Formats: sequence, structure tokens, C-alpha cells
Amino acid sequence: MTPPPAIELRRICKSFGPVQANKDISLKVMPGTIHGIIGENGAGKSTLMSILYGFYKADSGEILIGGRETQIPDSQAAIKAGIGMVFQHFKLVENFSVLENVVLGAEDGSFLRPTLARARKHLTDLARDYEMNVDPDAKIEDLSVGHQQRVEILKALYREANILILDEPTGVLTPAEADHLFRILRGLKAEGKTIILITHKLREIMEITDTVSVMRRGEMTDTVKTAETSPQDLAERMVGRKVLLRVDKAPARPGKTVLEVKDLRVTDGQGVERLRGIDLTVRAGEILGIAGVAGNGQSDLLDVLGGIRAATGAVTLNDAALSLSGPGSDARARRRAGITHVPEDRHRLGLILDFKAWENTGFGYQDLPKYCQGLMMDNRALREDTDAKMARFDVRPHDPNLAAKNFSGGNQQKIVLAREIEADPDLLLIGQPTRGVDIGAIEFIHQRIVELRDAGKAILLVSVELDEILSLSDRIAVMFDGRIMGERLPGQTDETELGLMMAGMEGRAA
Ligand SMILES: Nc1ncnc2c1ncn2[C@@H]1O[C@H](COP(=O)(O)OP(=O)(O)OP(=O)(O)O)[C@@H](O)[C@H]1O
Repeated sequence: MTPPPAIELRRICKSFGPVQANKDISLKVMPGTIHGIIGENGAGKSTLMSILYGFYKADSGEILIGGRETQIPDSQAAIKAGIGMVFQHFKLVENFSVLENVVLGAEDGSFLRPTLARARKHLTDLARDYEMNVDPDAKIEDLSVGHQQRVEILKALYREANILILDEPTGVLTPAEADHLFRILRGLKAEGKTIILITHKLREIMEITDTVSVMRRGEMTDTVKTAETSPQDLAERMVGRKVLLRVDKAPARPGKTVLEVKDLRVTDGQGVERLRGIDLTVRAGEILGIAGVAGNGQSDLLDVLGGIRAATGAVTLNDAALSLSGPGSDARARRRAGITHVPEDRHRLGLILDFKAWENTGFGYQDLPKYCQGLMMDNRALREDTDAKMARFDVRPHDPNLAAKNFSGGNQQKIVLAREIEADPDLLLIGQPTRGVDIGAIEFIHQRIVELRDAGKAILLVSVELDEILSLSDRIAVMFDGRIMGERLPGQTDETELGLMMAGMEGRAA
């Protein structure tokens, strides 16, 4: 007899005001399988998972866990039903140890309270069984992102989760870390656990899932066996048209040097040298891609050039020296000089989440004559401008008055991109341009970046996605530990060599 589905959703509906995020969704996920969920930005994936995890209450519909109808009013109920969730932004206490984080919230009553020694033993056993080598006493803040994610998984397993939901888990991982995660997931599946994986990366769907469901505009439109589909087929089912999975671009025709950086150095508040003497140039009509594992100085480089962080060294833009500290070195001065900046972290630096889309589209540019009437800001002009940008960048929902926090992650990213790309820079600094962005939008964003290059602009691209670096860059510099390890041409290198250089090894001879 076939067992009941581990999860069955029946006719789930959820609206936010006029936006119907989930429309009549039914889905069955069989036990011991890995089930992928894909869909365009704003398709409703996170909303559906949030309902399953008790963050949102569905307007209507039923949830069955292991064949039994189950109410999930909050995340405690989800945990009780055996569901664990690993979020994109981890929910760990940074200055607590691994053990403390795992136990936190899962303590038994005071009489039954397990000693920490018992909890430690249980955690160590779990970590060993699932090949998750983490030190129970390490502080979270000292762990790599990949290890932090393992702690999140261990936390769910410690609470005896049988169903694990992962929301875009590889967005912040290196290729090696992602491989390790997949080994862990295969191990969990072999133990009979059920896994739901939300991802925009079709390669991952093909590699690890058994079945895959496609969401479009709030509806679950297809569920297929992974073995019976292909990336191209999935892309078309998701977007409703053919999608170019590679970047289509002519060879660069670099012009004069736009950006020249010499011996750039940054020391952080703890006295750690984050940039240790960076030299680089970017010419007009050229994309320089910076590859590297997150945390090796790429963010500091973008922050310095974007006017967010002070540094020493020498930087020129179109042969004019830029101040690197004190007056005239801030973001406003940089914008005036012709540099625009898509920061890596859209929530912290790219948007003010409580502000409306039209306000966010104007940030940093509000004093441009086209947005002013005399001394006052011309809100109408800004709204109209946002309206046009939203149409060009296909931001959904197309509502300039909606607060930034109420757009899905990928649509938030498009708002930032529209603002910075359309500001007509001489130099565009762009960090993780397609993080959390769907495949149709990636194609569009890559085209915009190439168009900007072909219009003679200089582009400095930072990305942890090696295929993005390889397909978009005209030259690639690899950063490790605050230094440039070397430069390569995309046609003369590959992911393996770049991966070695990203880990601090020399790679092949240049
Ligand atoms: N709290 C909220 N208030 C208002 N609207 C919301 C809220 N949360 C989500 N939405 C809307 O619901 C729709 C679905 O969003 P959801 O985050 O589920 O999409 P998603 O498929 O996960 O997208 P992405 O791939 O970009 O993360 C979007 O139109 C979004 O703007």
C-alpha cells in the first residue's frame, strides 16, 4: 500500500489586499522525496511555505500532514507536526554557541530538562550521522555561512523534523558548500525525510529533486517528475515563453580607462585589514567581474568605491582623483561623480523597506532637476518616473504606492536595479545583481547590464555565482583574503580554476 503524502495541500488561498498570492493551490509531496518548487518572482512560493510553517494563515484550504488534517496556526504547531524550515536569512543568535542555538527554544520542562551534556551528545550524533562537521562550542559569528546553514538544519533535526523546507538555500554558498549541502540532503532523503526545496537554479532542480512543481502568478500550474523534464522545458513552463539560458553578447570593445584603483586598503573596527592593497582598472565598455567567496573583501571594495566606507590608497574616475575619506567621499559625492551602486544587501543598503516603491526609486536622486519643482520635491514626477521604470523592469505588482517590504525579494531587487541602471552612470558598481531573481528576470537584467556596457559604460560586477561571472564578464579578477589572486579571461578559465583561486590557491599559470 502506498503511504499517504507527507504533505498534502488542498485548495489553499491567500490574499494580501488586492494581491492574490496563492490561488487555489493543491499539492502532494510524497515521503522520502525531494520536491522542488520553482516560479517567477512574486509567484507565491514563499507565501505558500509560510502558510505551511505557520507564519501566515491561509484564507481557505486544508493542510494534511501524513494523511491527517492539521491546523498550523504558528511555527510551534509546525514544529510539532514535524516540519522544519531553513530560511534565506538565518534565525541564529550570533553571539551564542552552536549548541546553545540548537537547544534554544527546544528545552524540555524544568523537571525533564536534559542536561547540556545530553543535548551535546545528541547534537554530535546528528552532526556525525549527516556529515555536518560543526563544533558545538563554536560561536555562530565565527562560522562560515555554509556552517551556519548546517546549524539551522541541525536545529530542525534536533526538533525531530521529518519534513524540511529550504528557501533558496544555495544563494549564499560557494559551489563546494552547495555540493556539501546536497550530500546532506541526499543523506536525509535516504533516512526517509521529506524535503521541499525552493530555488531559482534549474541546475539544482535537475541535480537533486525527484519531482518539481511550477508556480505562476499565484497558481500551481504543473507538477512533473524531474527525470522527465529539462531546464529549458522548466524555464518555459515557469515564464510562459522561451528563455535564453546563456548571455548573448558581442566581444567587448574597451575604450579609455574609467576607474583606476591603486593600493586600496581598508582596516575594520577590530583592526583587521579587509582590503590589503587592491590594484585594478575598469575601462569604458567593459565588465570586470570580481569572483570570490563572500567575505573576502569584495563588499568592502564596492562600499569604498560607492562612498560608504573610508579607505587609503588612490582611486581615479575618468582621471580625476576621488576622496577616500572625509568630506567629498560620501555616496552622494560618488553619485555626482558618475558612479551608481547596486549594493549586495538590498535590505540593509538598497531600500528603505517601509517606504513606498516611488520613494525608493528616487532615493539618492531626489535633488535632480527632473524630480524638483523649485525647492520642493516633485512627487508626481517621481511617481510617474517610477511607474515607467516599473513597466520597463516588469516589477510586480505594478504599484508605485506599495511599500518596498510588500514586494517579493526578486521584485525588490528589480526596484534597486531600475534606479541605479537607469541613472546613466559612467561606472556601475553592481553586487550580486541576480540574487533571489527568477530566470526570466535574470535574462532581462543581464541584457540591461550588457546594453550599458555596449553604451560605453564601465561596470564592476561582484557575484558569488561563478556562471554569472563567467558569462557576463569581459575580464575576471579573483579576490581572496582582501587581495586580488589573479586575473583571467572568461574563455581561458573555468569554474574549477576559479574555485581554486577563490580558496587562495594559485590556479593555473596565467
Ligand atoms: N506581507 C505582504 N503584504 C502584501 N503583499 C505581500 C506580502 N507578502 C507577499 N506579498 C505579495 O504576494 C505575492 C507573492 O509573494 P511571494 O513572496 O510569496 O513570492 P515568491 O514566489 O516567493 O517570490 P520571490 O521568488 O521573488 O521570493 C507578491 O506579489 C508579493 O508582493
